[in-house]
Amino acid sequence: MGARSAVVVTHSRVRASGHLVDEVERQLRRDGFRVSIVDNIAAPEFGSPSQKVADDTEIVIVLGGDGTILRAAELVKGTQVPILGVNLGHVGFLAEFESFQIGEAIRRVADHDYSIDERMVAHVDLWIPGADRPLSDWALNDMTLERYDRGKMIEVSVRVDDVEMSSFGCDGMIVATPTGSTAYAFSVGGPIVWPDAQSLQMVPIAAHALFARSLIIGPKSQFTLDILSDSQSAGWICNDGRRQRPVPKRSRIVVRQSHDILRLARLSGVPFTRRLVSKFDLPVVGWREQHRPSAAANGQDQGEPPESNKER
Ligand SMILES: NC(=O)c1ccc[n+]([C@@H]2O[C@H](COP(=O)([O-])OP(=O)(O)OC[C@H]3O[C@@H](n4cnc5c(N)ncnc54)[C@H](O)[C@@H]3O)[C@@H](O)[C@H]2O)c1
Ligand SMILES: Nc1ncnc2c1ncn2[C@@H]1O[C@H](COP(=O)(O)OP(=O)(O)OP(=O)(O)O)[C@@H](O)[C@H]1O
Repeated sequence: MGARSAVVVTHSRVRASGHLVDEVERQLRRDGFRVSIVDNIAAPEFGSPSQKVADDTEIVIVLGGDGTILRAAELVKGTQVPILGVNLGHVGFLAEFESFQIGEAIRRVADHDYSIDERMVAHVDLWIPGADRPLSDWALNDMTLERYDRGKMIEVSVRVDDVEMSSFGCDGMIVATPTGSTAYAFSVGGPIVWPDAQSLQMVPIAAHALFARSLIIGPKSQFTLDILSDSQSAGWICNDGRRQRPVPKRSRIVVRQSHDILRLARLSGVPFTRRLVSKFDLPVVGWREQHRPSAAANGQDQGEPPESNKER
């Protein structure tokens, strides 16, 4: 049997900051892996294919934050290869392990001791006026359409499955996958969607309208966004904060569920709910609860949750 193969994705700052990448490489080689290290991934052009890992790659190990995981996703998009994230960034919401757990992470990879969390990916078609076919791209987190001219609004109409629902001026629109619901869509007030929900949500950014609610559609539906011909501004499209380009007026963007799936390796069995509480540091004990005299007497104002909240 040939050597197993792993790709380590990091960025030059992490690589330059110490021995961690060398140590991971050494451990993987000791465990019989061929290792390649990718540390500087330029964003592909919107609609262009990205560089991919070799077919025989067993796993991609990411040493970085969410941004590095989104870059690594480009290398595995359309393949079966899973990504394992070890957080060396700030939030690292998509990462499975923190940096101090790296030894365990590598051991579990070597033992093939992990499960796979399948994440839905969005397919994005951009139709530019006059073009006979769309520019096709994708998103693990989100597609954002924002105004090109910072001083003007972009005017957009929204359709779901070809039925026009609304049109308004705004700073932009986000269409997010469940994975992306904790990123930009969260910042503009969108709901958090659990990763196993097969849905897409659209969240307007600063809409100047009385009806501009978030919309959540199912896996067989699609959003269509048209930039109106009399929009004050043209647009700028950006997928996962990476693959981007200007979008002229009268363009159409269609977002639906992709046939591809992105696989995140899971080792710890920590459920999404727990990750959400810890990464977002959610105040599980309500503010009023913390200020009740009985809570203070029980030490709950020192950050100790009441019994009923401990196993949420
Ligand atoms: N105002 C905002 O919140 C805002 C603005 C632009 C882009 N973004 C997000 O940034 C993403 C790109 O990430 P980046 O790290 O390359 O950019 P970045 O370095 O600008 O960081 C954006 C922040 O979003 C966090 N993030 C990214 N994906 C996440 C996810 N799925 N769940 C929870 N947090 C997540 C990152 O950890 C980081 O703290 C885009 O897909 C978009 O969702 C957010
Ligand atoms: N492979 C890469 N190639 C080039 N630049 C990268 C790469 N990975 C990350 N960067 C850049 O390095 C910076 C930090 O990366 P990353 O987003 O992974 O970590 P972070 O921002 O510290 O963590 P988080 O995204 O979890 O908050 C960002 O400016 C990002 O654009």
